[in-house]
Amino acid sequence: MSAPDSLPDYRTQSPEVAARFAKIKERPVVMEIENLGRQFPGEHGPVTALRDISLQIHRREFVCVIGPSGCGKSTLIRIIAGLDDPTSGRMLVDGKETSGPSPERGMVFQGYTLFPWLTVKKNVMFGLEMAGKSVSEAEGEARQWIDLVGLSKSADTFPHQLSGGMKQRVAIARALAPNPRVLLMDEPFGALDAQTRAQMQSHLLDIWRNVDVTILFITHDLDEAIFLADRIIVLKANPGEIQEVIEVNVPRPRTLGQLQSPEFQATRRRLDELIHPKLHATSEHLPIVRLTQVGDDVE
Ligand SMILES: Nc1ncnc2c1ncn2[C@@H]1O[C@H](COP(=O)(O)OP(=O)(O)OP(=O)(O)O)[C@@H](O)[C@H]1O
Repeated sequence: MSAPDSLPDYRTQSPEVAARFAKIKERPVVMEIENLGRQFPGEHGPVTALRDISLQIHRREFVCVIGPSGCGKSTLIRIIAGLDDPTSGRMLVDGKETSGPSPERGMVFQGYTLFPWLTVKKNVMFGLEMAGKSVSEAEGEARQWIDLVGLSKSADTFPHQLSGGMKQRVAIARALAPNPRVLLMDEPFGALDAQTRAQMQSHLLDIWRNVDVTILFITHDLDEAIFLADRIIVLKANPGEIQEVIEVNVPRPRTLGQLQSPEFQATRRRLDELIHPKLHATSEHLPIVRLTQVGDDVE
């Protein structure tokens, strides 16, 4: 690994990466967010969870949103999913203003949200049948999605028989089955152990390569954001605003070996500066609440 001082500027792009971004920008805009704001009533007056968020996401782009706790990540994805309304601004998908949830926006949450009484196959078929497809049509399509996420052998098992990673693969298959334009993912791997999480990240990139879908992915994890994203939207808190948009200069296809590359480390350092600027200062000022007896010290 390079010494931190020898890291390149996180904005420097190789010709290959620059060409990739030029291509992305030529693609149509799938999702557009215009001056979005959300206020909540608070004890001491209104809380501005989001202020003036504007963003354009191109077809098949992979965008991660990251930021400190309370910066409005969940509020943003809930509004985009149509589960909450903004207090100002608007959102368009394929140029049309959205209101409320719609099959064009699929969602995967951190908690396991599969129907426990349905098999893997029936879980994936659910949205297709709701959309009016016949059972045989839904079954045929569900099989393809189950194959895509590598669960062909588990199609007839129930969620409780699956590991956490497998459940999230089913959740991804279920969200993708109705062919959404945008896949919204709210910390989908947050409850997984580190090894499964790394496997799922690679797996998600494989799926994304093979499906015409645009992904908006929320995470707390800096490495996860760099590993997955084309662009990272960094939010700040109080009020929740866009602090910086980073075009990730790590080439694709991404591999775990790149985690130590100078480009990866340079982006990581920048994210750290943006997200944890006062970490040390804050910890120095934490109040000390002693719950052990005097003299019972561990050091
Ligand atoms: N229903 C609500 N009523 C009042 N305030 C809310 C509500 N939902 C969110 N907020 C406030 O809006 C701000 C943003 O919250 P939000 O949960 O979107 O942040 P977040 O970035 O997802 O946080 P975390 O990373 O901790 O989950 C916070 O100050 C929060 O207290």
